[in-house]
Amino acid sequence: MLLRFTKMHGLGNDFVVIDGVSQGVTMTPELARKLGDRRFGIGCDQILLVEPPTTHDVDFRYRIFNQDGSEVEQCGNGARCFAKFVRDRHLTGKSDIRVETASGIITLHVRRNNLIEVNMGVPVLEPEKIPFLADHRQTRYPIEVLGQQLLVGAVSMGNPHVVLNVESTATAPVDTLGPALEGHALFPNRVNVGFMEVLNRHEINLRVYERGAGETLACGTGACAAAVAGQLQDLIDSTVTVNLPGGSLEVSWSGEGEPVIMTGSATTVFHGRIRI
Ligand SMILES: N[C@@H](CCC[C@H](N)C(=O)O)C(=O)O
Repeated sequence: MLLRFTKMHGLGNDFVVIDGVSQGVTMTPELARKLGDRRFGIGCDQILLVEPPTTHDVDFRYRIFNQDGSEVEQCGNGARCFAKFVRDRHLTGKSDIRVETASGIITLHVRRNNLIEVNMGVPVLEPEKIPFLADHRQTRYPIEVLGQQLLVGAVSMGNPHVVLNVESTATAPVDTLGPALEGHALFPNRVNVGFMEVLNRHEINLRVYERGAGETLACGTGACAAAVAGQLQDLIDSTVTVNLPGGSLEVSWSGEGEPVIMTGSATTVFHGRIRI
């Protein structure tokens, strides 16, 4: 079978996006790994599969697979690319789109300037729901990794994140602490690892070592998790610019019980077909 796909990115976090509405696709971990392989396949950080909805009150179902084949709950940069994809491919004409993900329904708004605003939902802070093995909720948790005692924030944006405060993202030990924390025994489903440098109350730098993909040029849910973790420590205000290696996002959070709003761009690179 020849599978039609579109290569897209959100600030360099790159995706193979597949229209599963007008072509039949059965995604498996093996197929996701093949598509994601940068040498033997197309190459991407995540594979996004757009499907018809399974309930009446949403427009689409959107599934996310990491490069390592694991299916995951949420992807912020992917959500913006999903919105651009369904409009560009004429799967919808709406500028407000509701979509089912594995972690619930999110809503997206495509602005006139083509930036996409995503309501990423209410962050989850209870350890057992992240999931994170801790006795009780704290702003920062002590954790031992590679012989060091660290303090980390823990947040779920549908998918699990830890956030470390660092002096400088340029020198942060992303390559060593990233994989060590990703597979840490206290995170039963593994975890995405953010390294946050607070520049001032309105701006942070961030690098993210993603679960199932390694360090990426940007992580949308990571940006949201860092904004939440930074605000809970009273280091930043409710709206921040998050500078990632691939570009910047704006993230707003009005506090406990409120949803996180993320705004940024989405870019199409090319369309193709691959025999599977
Ligand atoms: N790149 C994404 C997150 C993709 C999923 C993540 N690696 C996970 O395993 O949870 C984003 O932009 O949010």
